[in-house]
Amino acid sequence: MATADLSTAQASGPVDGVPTLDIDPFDEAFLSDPYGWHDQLRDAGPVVWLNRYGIYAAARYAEVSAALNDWQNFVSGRGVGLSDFARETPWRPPSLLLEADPPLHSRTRRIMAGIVSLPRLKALAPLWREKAVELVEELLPRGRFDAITDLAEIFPLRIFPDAVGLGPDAGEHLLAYAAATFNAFGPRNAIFEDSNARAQEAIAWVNEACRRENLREEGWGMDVYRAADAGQCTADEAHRLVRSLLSAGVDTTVNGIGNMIHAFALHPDQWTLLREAPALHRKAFEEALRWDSTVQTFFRTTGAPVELGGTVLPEGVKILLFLAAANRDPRRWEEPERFDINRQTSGHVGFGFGIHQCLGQMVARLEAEVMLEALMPRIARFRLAGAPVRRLNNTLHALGSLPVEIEAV
Ligand code: HEM
Ligand SMILES: C=Cc1ccc(C(=O)O)cc1
Repeated sequence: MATADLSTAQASGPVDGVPTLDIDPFDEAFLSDPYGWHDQLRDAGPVVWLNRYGIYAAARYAEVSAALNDWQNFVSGRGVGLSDFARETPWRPPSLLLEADPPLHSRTRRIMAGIVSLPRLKALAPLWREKAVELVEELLPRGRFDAITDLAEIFPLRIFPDAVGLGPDAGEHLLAYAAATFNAFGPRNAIFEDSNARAQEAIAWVNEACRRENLREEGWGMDVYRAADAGQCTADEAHRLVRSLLSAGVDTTVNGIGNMIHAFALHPDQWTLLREAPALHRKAFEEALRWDSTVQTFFRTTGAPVELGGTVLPEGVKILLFLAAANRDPRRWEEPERFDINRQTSGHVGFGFGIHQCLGQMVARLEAEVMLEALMPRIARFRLAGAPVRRLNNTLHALGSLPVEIEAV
């Protein structure tokens, strides 16, 4: 990003006393093993300056949670990626949820919370349970499969597009679109350029799919347009709100489920523990999200001079919040490196925190719940059957492949 695009405060470097680091959190080495770098970020100080991009960063739980909870001073309306919308044109019309501040955000969040609601989810649960069992029974006879390409990428795509009211061919478009969306929160590096080039067709497809005439009557998407008919938003806002569901609703759960199975393959004792106490399955998913956070980072922009971790940050600067590092901060968690499904995980920031906390967290939890309920009684153990392959992304911790061998029950 040219210096001209940076705020004067940002361009002039950090305020006095802030430790500076040359770590690049968006280079391949970091993205391949972020946990290896987090200690340096946390130990350097509560707030640090990353020279590579001229940004502040926070990786400790106290500062990350404080910033997420302070939407007035750490705003989302100037973008939750590296790009400051007050200075640069967004790559797409901004999200009316993720990239909006109150009062606009309050109105759009109320509309969407009424649609992606617990009663609506409960009504879908029997169908989602059936689809999870169906997929697991398809995979069991193989004895060996890829937990990403055969399971984690398949299950959400069998139930989520349908819930939104899309046609059956949504899958590959949604994955390509989401990859580009999550890469776009980072710098315009090779990872972004590559996925953006491959996503052009998917971007066009998603924009078409969100149009009222392409949505089925009984899906969440049409509920948004019915909110527009009721005067709660405009038709254009409805289109963008449906787009939010497609942007956030697939790649996140694909990798939430994929990372969870990876955690159990690496810790077979925890899978045995879960099978002995199936009621722990909701805690297990939360612990998987804490231990290996699918969404690793998000930015905020300071809306005014604000104190964080003993530093007064000037207005108009970007700060990168390391959610995944906060979720493994030894200042907050006992033995944070330990994957422990009995752990008290409340307060983890895997779904964010505060007014922007994940709108779809109950959707994600239900998907993980029904998948675990289908797996627990039928699989005694997951064994790695080959090296997992990382799928690098500027925001998501994702696997492209996770070959597993299973001991069926
Ligand atoms: C394991 C799965 C998921 C994870 C880890 C996840 C993570 C997150 C995080 C960290 C945020 C906060 C962003 C911020 O503070 O700037 C967020 C917000 C959001 N998520 Fe999720 N998410 C998941 C699944 C979903 C699903 C399934 C949907 C859709 C049904 C969804 C829709 C959204 C939306 C619309 C927002 C913006 C909310 C707002 O700004 O008010 N997410 N998610
Ligand atoms: C957590 C990711 C996320 C991505 C996109 C959107 C959106 O486009 O509203 C929301 C959340």
